[in-house]
Amino acid sequence: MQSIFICKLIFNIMEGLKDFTIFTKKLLGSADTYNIILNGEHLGFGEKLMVENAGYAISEELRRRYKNKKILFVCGVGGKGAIGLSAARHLIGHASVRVIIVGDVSGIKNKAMLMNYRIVKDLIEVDSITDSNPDDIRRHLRWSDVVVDAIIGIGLVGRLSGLLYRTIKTVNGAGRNVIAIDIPSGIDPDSGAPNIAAIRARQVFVIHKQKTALRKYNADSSIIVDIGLPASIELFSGPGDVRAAVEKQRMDTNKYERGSVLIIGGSEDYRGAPLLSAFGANNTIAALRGGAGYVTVFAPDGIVETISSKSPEIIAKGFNEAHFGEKDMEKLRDIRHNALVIGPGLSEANITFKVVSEIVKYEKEKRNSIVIDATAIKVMAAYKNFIDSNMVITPHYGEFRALAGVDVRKYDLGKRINAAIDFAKDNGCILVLKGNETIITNGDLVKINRAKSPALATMGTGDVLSGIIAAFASSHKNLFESAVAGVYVHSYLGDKLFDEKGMHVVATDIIDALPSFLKDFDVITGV
Ligand SMILES: NC(=O)C1=CN([C@@H]2O[C@H](COP(=O)(O)OP(=O)(O)OC[C@H]3O[C@@H](n4cnc5c(N)ncnc54)[C@H](O)[C@@H]3O)[C@@H](O)[C@H]2O)[C@@H](O)CC1
Repeated sequence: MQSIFICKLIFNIMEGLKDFTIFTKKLLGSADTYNIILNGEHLGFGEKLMVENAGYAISEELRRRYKNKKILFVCGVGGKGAIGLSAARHLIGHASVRVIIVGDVSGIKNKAMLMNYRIVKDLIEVDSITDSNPDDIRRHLRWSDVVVDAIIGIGLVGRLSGLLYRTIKTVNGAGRNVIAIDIPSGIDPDSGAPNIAAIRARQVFVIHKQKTALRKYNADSSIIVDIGLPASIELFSGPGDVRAAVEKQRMDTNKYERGSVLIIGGSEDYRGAPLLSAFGANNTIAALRGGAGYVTVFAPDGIVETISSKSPEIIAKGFNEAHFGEKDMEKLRDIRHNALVIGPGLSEANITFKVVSEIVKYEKEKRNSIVIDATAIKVMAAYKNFIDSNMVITPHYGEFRALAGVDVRKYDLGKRINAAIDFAKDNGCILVLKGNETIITNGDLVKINRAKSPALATMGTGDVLSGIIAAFASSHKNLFESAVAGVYVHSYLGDKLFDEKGMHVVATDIIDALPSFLKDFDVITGV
């Protein structure tokens, strides 16, 4: 059911936009690739299927080009080795094939690799080389015309092991025609710089899309191997996008290094709004970093007491509600923060042209990220020249109309995407155009987040969203990725809670659900 819907949606987008690939990255780094794999799994297009498609596509290329040649596959024990084995499996019976595994076969964990290994070893002899027999590869190299490098790809971390180093050197020294799968073994998965050794390949069969690692690699040719990934994997947000925005945390991090968020908001009538943002930010920081973060609400003097009484974790400071003056600006400068949310519950009277210009100038100098929400969106609509690249603006359709002068309510998705891109490009900011299908764009890249339920159409959820985005932005430099991750987490939890509570989900439910969802994305170093 879901895939039919997605196909339809892509078709609709295509009608309006001709080619969806223009909205996604042109070159993939290693993190991008792993994120695609994770989003694929989420859509039911698992790594096993990717490996199988890649293996088949590569075997077809080899069959076409090297029909009567002897082909040796040199496979590592990871995902790249799995693709090599799958290609070898498809080629057996159509060409002379040999397979060598570099490493201990009893330690194979990759499921696609294991499946292919079991099948292939029943069909042909599969030798493995380890530290005890590293030179056994030589006789196979002598036999071969073509060598397929399936040793190690984007999973390379640190310095190559002795066995891989030696194998790469031996393959290079054999003078055969070497074809590398995805990226040649031994080059850095992102920069392409050679490790202590790197495969010299004449051809590279790049999986799915061009890689940043190949920018400077000197091969005679490289071809892109289509592995049938649906466009939705890169266009729609998923857990891979959360992974992209979660920074590794060190065991010795202190809470201030981890990122801190300031919320400017609240008024007599709307005391809860900045608190919802603050709780959203606090629970996200706590979930991503372990322990409480550092979140401050800066609100009109008259409501500070109420705000501080609601939670001991949130610090509340007051500004003069009648006249936000230099003293208040001084206070703001004293509040530790590297991301700011401005707008939730704020009264327009509190936030004049002068105040906005001073705050924006200060945050820019400090290289802080700013999430513009609610009332602050109206202010930005009046002072568009303040909009800058360190800002995420989060309008719903009504606010977008005030901001961009376009009513997108009746637009189809394609047209809405175009309107969003135009705004982000013209104003040089990140736009989160909220709706059932939320569009996130920096004017170049686009992500679509599709809610599966109306759970978030309730008061206060927008405030929570701005807090979550700011929390990501307080520790992750890429603001577009922070916005995509925030939107996905918020929407995913809304849908999950909808399954439990139907239309009775409230904003605080999302806040409470943040830690248990985000803990799965923990990456701790130095343990
Ligand atoms: N969209 C894509 O581009 C896809 C790419 N895939 C392929 O999967 C690969 C990623 O799979 P993996 O994550 O298993 O990564 P790799 O196959 O690149 O290698 C991981 C293995 O290398 C070992 N290793 C890491 N650093 C080492 C070092 N310094 N010395 C010795 N051994 C080391 C690890 O222990 C692990 O066993 C990609 O390179 C690509 O070929 C597929 O998984 C499908 C989708």
